Amino acid sequence: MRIEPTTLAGVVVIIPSRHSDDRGYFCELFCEDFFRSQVADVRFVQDNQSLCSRPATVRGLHYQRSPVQQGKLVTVPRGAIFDVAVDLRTNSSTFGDWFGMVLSAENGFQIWISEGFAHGFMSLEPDTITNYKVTAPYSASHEGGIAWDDPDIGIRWPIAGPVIVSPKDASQPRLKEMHADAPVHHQEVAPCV
Ligand SMILES: Cc1cn([C@H]2C[C@H](O)[C@@H](COP(=O)(O)OP(=O)(O)O[C@H]3O[C@@H](C)C(=O)[C@@H](O)[C@H]3O)O2)c(=O)[nH]c1=O
Repeated sequence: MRIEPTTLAGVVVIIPSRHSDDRGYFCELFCEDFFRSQVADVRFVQDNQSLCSRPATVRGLHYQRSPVQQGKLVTVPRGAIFDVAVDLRTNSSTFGDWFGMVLSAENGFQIWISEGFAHGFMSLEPDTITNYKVTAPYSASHEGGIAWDDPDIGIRWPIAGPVIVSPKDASQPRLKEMHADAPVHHQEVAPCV
């Protein structure tokens, strides 16, 4: 397993080692000791999965407010996504900046997104499955969102043109309209990268 820093402190790419043979490959997707010592000293409490039936489906940008902010470890076992994190930490020098990359069943890459970020993704292939582990339970009353196409953030989504979004995500506020209680202050969680 290899870890690579990104342009945003608190967002890390994890590249599991694949042991290939005639049958295919074996790889460890998550190892608690490795993760807690090399990436972030957190505990995961929930595993999520979503299916995007069609390409150009966008989910996000989502976050949860304190005290149930979520760190997320994202993996794609089928298909491909363009996965994005946006820095919402008001005390961060990269506030409002985004990082995105392709996660696919083929490349096996994972992204760790710590608390303090909004998360979203676009499916790039039909029937794409996204799995993610989260560090706090889901709470509808703590959910927050930002427009996936906020021009102030300027995410360069790989598929231009019409996208498929939920009604909720079609009417998310822009970053500059984010409610005063929404900004998430960065809490140090012993990142190692
Ligand atoms: C996120 C979530 C949703 N739900 C329910 C609420 C709703 O009825 C249904 C669909 O929810 P949503 O439309 O919010 O699903 P979705 O748009 O896929 O939301 C997800 O988007 C990505 C980008 C994330 O980062 C996730 O944390 C999550 O916010 O599932 C749960 O029961 N548990 C959960 O953890």
